[in-house]
Amino acid sequence: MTTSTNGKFDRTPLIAGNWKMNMDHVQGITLLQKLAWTLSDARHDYSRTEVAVFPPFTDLRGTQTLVRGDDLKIVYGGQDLSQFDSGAYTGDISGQFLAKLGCSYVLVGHSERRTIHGESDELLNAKVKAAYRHSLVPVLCVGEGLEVRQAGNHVAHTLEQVRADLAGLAADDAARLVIAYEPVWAIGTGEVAGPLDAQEMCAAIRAEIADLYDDATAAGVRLLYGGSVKAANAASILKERDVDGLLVGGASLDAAEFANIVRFEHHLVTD
Ligand SMILES: O=C(CO)COP(=O)(O)O
Repeated sequence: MTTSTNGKFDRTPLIAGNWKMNMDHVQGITLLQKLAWTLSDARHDYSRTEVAVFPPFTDLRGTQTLVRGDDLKIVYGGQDLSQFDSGAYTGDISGQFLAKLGCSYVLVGHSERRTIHGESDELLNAKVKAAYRHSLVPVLCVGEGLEVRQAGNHVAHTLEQVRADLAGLAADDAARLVIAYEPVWAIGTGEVAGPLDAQEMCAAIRAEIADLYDDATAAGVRLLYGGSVKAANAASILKERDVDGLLVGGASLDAAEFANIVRFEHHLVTD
């Protein structure tokens, strides 16, 4: 388990930016440079809050070069990976290639992959395992659509995804996992789940991990919230006990806004 020096946090908070299909490799470098400068000006302490970006595949080589060249503390990952390691899989990207480009993380099962690309839990389970084969930490995305939420089945639905996507995963791998709760109805809609919604789900996921494995494993897993996060709502969500970080879409494309989210601690009201 990672430990944090932050007051409420037992785990080092992770603020992650998912650029989705935005930013070509030239724009991506400019954005990353701006983010690094802004955080450096603000003397951001990366050991207190980890910062990750998920650029498109075509930006990853440039990202690696910049991170290495400037010795940046920002870490990065791919937005998806193949369940296979190599072979005749046109258009797919192996976890091995991501690892070679210095990726630490990989998104698995983002709702846009589940819906637009029809990715099943069986496939996502294979992708989670592929990530670990290449020493990448999966950021497994789970969450319900609007109809499921309105029917009140959101917790059962999301836990079902967690169980299916983690089936057969060893406890020491599970302990390093990151799970992002991203209610589909809150993604890109401006509709943000309330802090208590985020806490309810993150607590349920942690309890499920404890059931599947044990308390120590559950205590190590970092749980993020994603869906219309902005600097203005970040701190209130992160105040919740089981929320260990944020997965940010649109707002991560603006270096100043994203840096403000990363610096959420400065907006935390200490009580
Ligand atoms: O899908 C998301 C991050 O993976 C959330 O996107 P938005 O922050 O744009 O709502």
